[in-house]
Amino acid sequence: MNSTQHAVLLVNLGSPDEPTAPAIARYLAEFLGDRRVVDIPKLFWWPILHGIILRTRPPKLVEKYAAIWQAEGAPLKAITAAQARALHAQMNQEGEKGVSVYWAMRYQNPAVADVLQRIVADGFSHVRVIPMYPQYSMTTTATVDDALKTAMAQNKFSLTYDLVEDYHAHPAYIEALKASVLKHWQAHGRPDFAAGDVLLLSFHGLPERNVQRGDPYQTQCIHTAELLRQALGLTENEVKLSFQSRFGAQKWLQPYTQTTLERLADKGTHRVDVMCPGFAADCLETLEEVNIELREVFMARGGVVYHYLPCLNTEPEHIDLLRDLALA
Ligand SMILES: C=CC1=C(C)c2cc3[nH]c(cc4nc(cc5[nH]c(cc1n2)c(C)c5CCC(=O)O)C(CCC(=O)O)=C4C)c(C)c3C=C
Ligand SMILES: [Fe+2]
Ligand SMILES: [Fe+2]
Repeated sequence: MNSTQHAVLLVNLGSPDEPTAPAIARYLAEFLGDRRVVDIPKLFWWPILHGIILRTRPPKLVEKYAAIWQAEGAPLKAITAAQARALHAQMNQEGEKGVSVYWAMRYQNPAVADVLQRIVADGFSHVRVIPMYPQYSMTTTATVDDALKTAMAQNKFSLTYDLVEDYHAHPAYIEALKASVLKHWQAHGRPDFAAGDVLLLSFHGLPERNVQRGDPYQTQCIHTAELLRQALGLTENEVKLSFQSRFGAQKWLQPYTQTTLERLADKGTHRVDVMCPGFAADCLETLEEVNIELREVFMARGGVVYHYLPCLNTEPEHIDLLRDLALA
């Protein structure tokens, strides 16, 4: 019986089960059908989602997912699994035995309800949940809480949980981001900031309307960026913040990453180092959008050097941070 021991659950957004149009449609139907993600009355949104988006978007995404697919599946899932293994190993060293680390995806598989079932079957009575979103948003973090509550109510699990709301300003998070930048510069050389090179921090976007309704996401992104800039000892001209992955017709948070890269290239910026601090693991939005599509945008516009810095993934400093979050 493990009832006095600790279970930790890492939850990230989720990916399609396979890079095919039907699997992508199932994924988008679940994700974009969540009222927290798209807050438009069902009467209006359902015909658009099922009549237009789920017919037109999956075929376009097949090629993009195929370009980044790994032997173990979608990168987001493969990396989350590896993070759970690394955290488990780190937390079961001498003197800390008995911490079990699980992982789940908010949309598609492995589903939160199924993993909770396993946690209960393994004898745990409490689980600490870490949504893998450094910055809180009602469209991400809050949906993890929804999934936990729904699963608990439907299955009558005798399990309690607590949830890490955000870690956008956690010193170990800022330290891990800083270490990642320094490691990159050690391997590839430091940008020539005096000549106008830039470190661009690109966060996933959000409709402006969500922020107007009180979502703290934008404020937390700005705070993270500022703390990292200070930790690196850089000036405000050397570090820029932008928002990527816009979806749909609404106005999203600005400046957009694409516009920022175009403006930088137009200004004659030679090199840009792009990092995505809001993503705990590499995924479609980083490996494809940032590392492939946006690279092409910058280079086609006259940029010369484009570096993409990988997400924190299984970096030791990231696992140290997760350990802090698991124990706090
Ligand atoms: C209204 C739509 C969307 C909101 C709001 C949104 C917020 C949001 N998303 C992430 C993290 C990820 N999003 C990913 C993919 C993705 N996001 C949307 C839409 C919204 N996101 C779509 C439609 C997709 C699928 C791809 C596409 O169609 O363009 C992913 C990657 C998933 C993968 O399989 O690799 C992540 C991660 C955050 C952090 C966030 C709010 C701040
Ligand atoms: Fe998204
Ligand atoms: Fe803050």
